[in-house]
Amino acid sequence: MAVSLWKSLLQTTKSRLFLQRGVSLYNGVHGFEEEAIKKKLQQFGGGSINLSKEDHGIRVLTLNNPKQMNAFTGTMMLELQERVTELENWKDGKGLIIHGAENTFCSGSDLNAVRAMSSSEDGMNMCMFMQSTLTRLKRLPLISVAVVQGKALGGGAEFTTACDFRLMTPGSEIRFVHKQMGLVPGWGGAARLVQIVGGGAALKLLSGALKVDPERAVHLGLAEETLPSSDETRSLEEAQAWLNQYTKAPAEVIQAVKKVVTAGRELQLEAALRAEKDIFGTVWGGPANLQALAQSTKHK
Ligand SMILES: CC[C@@H](C(=O)O)C(=O)SCCNC(=O)CCNC(=O)[C@H](O)C(C)(C)COP(=O)(O)OP(=O)(O)OC[C@H]1O[C@@H](n2cnc3c(N)ncnc32)[C@H](O)[C@@H]1OP(=O)(O)O
Repeated sequence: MAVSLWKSLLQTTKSRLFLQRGVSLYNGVHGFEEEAIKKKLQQFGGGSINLSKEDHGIRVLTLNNPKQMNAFTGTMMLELQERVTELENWKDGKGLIIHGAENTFCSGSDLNAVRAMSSSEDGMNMCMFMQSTLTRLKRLPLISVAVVQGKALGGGAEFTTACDFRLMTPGSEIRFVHKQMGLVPGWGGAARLVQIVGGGAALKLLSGALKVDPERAVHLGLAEETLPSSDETRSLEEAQAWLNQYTKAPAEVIQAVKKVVTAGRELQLEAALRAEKDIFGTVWGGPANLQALAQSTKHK
C-alpha cells in the first residue's frame, strides 16, 4: 500500500513539475554549475536574441548575428534564456515564430567560443545550459514554428527541433553537421529528432550529416511545408498566416491545448492522464467554455 501510494505521489509530482516555469533539467547533482557557465558565456559577445511585440497573441523571436550566419555567441545563449523566461510569463501568448536575421537561420555555436571552451567542464556546462533552455522553449505553452531560410546547421539544426513545427523556404537546408566535427548533438537535438522523424531516419541524418532540403524534410515529417517565398519579409508573413490557422481561440485555450500535448509527448500514460485532468480542470467552466455553450453548438 505504502509503495503504490508513494509511486502515485511521485507520478503526480512529476506530471506537475514538468509544467513548472523556469525549471532547469540539471543542478549541482549532475555537476551543472549554472552561475559558472553564465560567467564564462558572458565573455563571448556579439549578436542578440530579439523578441517582437505581440500581435494577435503571436511574437517573433529573431536570432540576430548575421555577420556570423546567426551563429550562437555566448551572450546570445544567455539572452535566449532571458527571452524564454519572458515567454514563460507571457499570459496572453498563443504562438511564437522563430527565424534568423538576413535570410539565414543559424549556423550553430560560434566556433570562436567553441574553440575557447574546449575543456570538458565548459563543454558539459554549455551542453546542459542549452539543453535546459531549449527544453523550456519546447515546453512553452505556445505553438512554436521555426521558419528555416538559408541554413540551419549543427546547433542551428538542433534549435529547429525545439520548435513544434518547421516551415522551410525554397533552397533552405537543415543539416546536423556534428559528425563532421567529431561530435554528436549536445543541445538535445538527437533526442528530439528521434521523436520527430523516428530512430531510423534520425540515425541516417546524424551518421550521414545529410543535407535536408525542404522536399526531403516534408517527406520525413521534419517540416510541415515549403513556403512559397524565399524573401525574408514575405516568408515571415506566410508563416504568420500558417500559424494563425491554429491560434484561433482565447489564449488560455490554446495554452491548455499545447500543455496537454506536451504531457502526452513527455509523460508515461497514467502521468499524462493526470496532467490532462489537471489541465482540463483549468478550462472546464471557464469563460471560453461558458461562452461556447451559450452559443449554437453547430461547428462549421
Ligand atoms: C552542439 C552543436 C554546436 C557545438 O558543437 O557546440 C555547434 O553547432 S558547432 C558549429 C556547427 N556549425 C558549423 O560548423 C557551421 C560553420 N559554418 C559554415 O559551414 C559556413 O559558414 C556556412 C554557414 C555554410 C556559410 O558559408 P558561406 O556562405 O560560405 O559563408 P562564410 O563561411 O564565409 O561565413 C560568413 C561569415 O560567418 C562566419 N561564420 C559562419 N558560421 C559560423 C559559426 N558557426 N561560428 C562562427 N562564425 C561563423 C564565417 O566565419 C564568416 O565570417 P568572416 O570569416 O569573418 O567573414
